[in-house]
Amino acid sequence: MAKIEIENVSVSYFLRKQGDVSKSIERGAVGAQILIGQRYLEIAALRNISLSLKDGDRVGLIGINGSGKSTLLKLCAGALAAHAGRITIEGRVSPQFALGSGMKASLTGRQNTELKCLYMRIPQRSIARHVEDVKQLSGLGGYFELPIQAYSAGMRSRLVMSLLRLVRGEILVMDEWVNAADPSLSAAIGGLQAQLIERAKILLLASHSRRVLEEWVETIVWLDQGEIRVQGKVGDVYPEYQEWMKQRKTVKPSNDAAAKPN
Ligand SMILES: Nc1ncnc2c1ncn2[C@@H]1O[C@H](COP(=O)(O)OP(=O)(O)OP(=O)(O)O)[C@@H](O)[C@H]1O
Repeated sequence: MAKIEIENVSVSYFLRKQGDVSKSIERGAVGAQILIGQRYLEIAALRNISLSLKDGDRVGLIGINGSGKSTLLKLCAGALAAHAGRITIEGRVSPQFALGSGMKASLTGRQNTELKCLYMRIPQRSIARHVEDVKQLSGLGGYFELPIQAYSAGMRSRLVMSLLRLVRGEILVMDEWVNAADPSLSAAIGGLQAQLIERAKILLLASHSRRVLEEWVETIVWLDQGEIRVQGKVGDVYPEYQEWMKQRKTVKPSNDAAAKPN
């Protein structure tokens, strides 16, 4: 039995104030509210969120840039603490969004994968097998034994995507759909993602893609400036979201930006 119970949770990021920002900070089209304190700026990324997920729930997160989707995923993965409210998680969480984080440029693909195994608490006796799996899926061949600072951008993303092999758990927390540039890898990764989703007891998936959401989730939570704006069935909420997006004013370039260079 898996569950996530979020009760009146708020999360803020604090930044040290530099100079007199009180006049220069204006409300933009994206992002959470910025509150100006005496010494710190507070970005109110999640405000008073309550959400209850149980076995069998397949939930999508939508919202414009900076609306709080990743923050909510991190919270559910235990990577962030709530500043207010309460969160209870029962079951093992697999945070797929964090796969590429913490990689060390001076270590080889193999060493980085071994570290990931330890971080993901894979039992010592099965690490060698998992590392071989990742190597095979990545198609990196000899490059797997070189420091990743020698990788091209595409090679790096191959390694990161192949780390999906290590993901397991009852609660699957995913950010944007992984899309490999190489179609053969894309197919393999897509297949793996589908398997993981089918096995998961709870899925929480942030995506901007209607196709992905319609395929994998049943309900949607629409976040706006860190608050839940609407929650309901994909077929009801997504069209409302699209209509809202259309109604929002398009950001016009300022005269300066539109001016031709001399
Ligand atoms: N490490 C951080 N430090 C300070 N502010 C942060 C940090 N991470 C996120 N924020 C702020 O928190 C708010 C929510 O960000 P978050 O990344 O959760 O949004 P998102 O909905 O996932 O956005 P996107 O669709 O652009 O990925 C934004 O206003 C962002 O500027």
